[in-house]
Amino acid sequence: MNNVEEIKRNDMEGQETKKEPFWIFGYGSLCWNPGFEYKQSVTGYVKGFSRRFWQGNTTHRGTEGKPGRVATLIEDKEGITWGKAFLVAAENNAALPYLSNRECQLGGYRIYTVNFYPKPFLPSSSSDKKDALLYIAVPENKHWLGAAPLPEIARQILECHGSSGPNAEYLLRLADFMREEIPEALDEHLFSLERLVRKFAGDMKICLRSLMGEAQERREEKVEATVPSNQFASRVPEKKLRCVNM
Ligand SMILES: N[C@@H](CCC(=O)N[C@@H](CS)C(=O)NCC(=O)O)C(=O)O
Repeated sequence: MNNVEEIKRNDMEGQETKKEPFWIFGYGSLCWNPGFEYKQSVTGYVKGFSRRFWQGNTTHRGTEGKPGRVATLIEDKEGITWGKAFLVAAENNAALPYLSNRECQLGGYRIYTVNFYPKPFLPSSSSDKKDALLYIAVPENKHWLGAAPLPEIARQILECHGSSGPNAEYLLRLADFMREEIPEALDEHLFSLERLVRKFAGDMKICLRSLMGEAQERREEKVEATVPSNQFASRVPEKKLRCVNM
């Protein structure tokens, strides 16, 4: 793959005992659930890639018999993928082993270095590119599912569930993250899938709120009273909860 460089296993030791703070770029569940400690985070993008729900998953969001679909990046010369980068302290020796298990062992992803472009806060602010680590699932990995008609992918996402929860939660929380934190970013693939999952859930009278399961309830307790929008049943605060078939 151009403009990224894979970090081979024997170089990982060097990565895991880094002496400098380092950036990790997320474009899927890492955006809303990094799972490791970090010093700061900033939204931004990587160039030369597009996000696709073409990676199968039999652990977090699916099972061996019913694999779910999670996000990966495919090479796309004109592509830009927005997400969030996390600055990890040099003395943090836990983040990379944690991600190696979550992403590589459990998910079939590999680790690469890439240029990350922070979203400029002010026109004048320096948005110089930064080196970042990121995890990409390439077509050669054993969980790869590849392209499929969007309605087929949406139905698969709506029907699958794994140890981390419903596959639909993964999609809806990523769409939520993009809308709330990077409203200017376009991602036709992501938002088309979201629209289809919501439509099929309505057609099948599936309550997305209950589909989110306990994990979502815990998250809602932390949501401020002034939830920006009750657009999603999954975001209706507990006390006003009603199941909305959308
Ligand atoms: N590497 C991508 C995708 C990572 C990802 O979504 N990995 C999945 C599958 S291995 C995961 O960790 N899922 C945890 C969850 O679904 O909550 C990212 O930077 O966010």
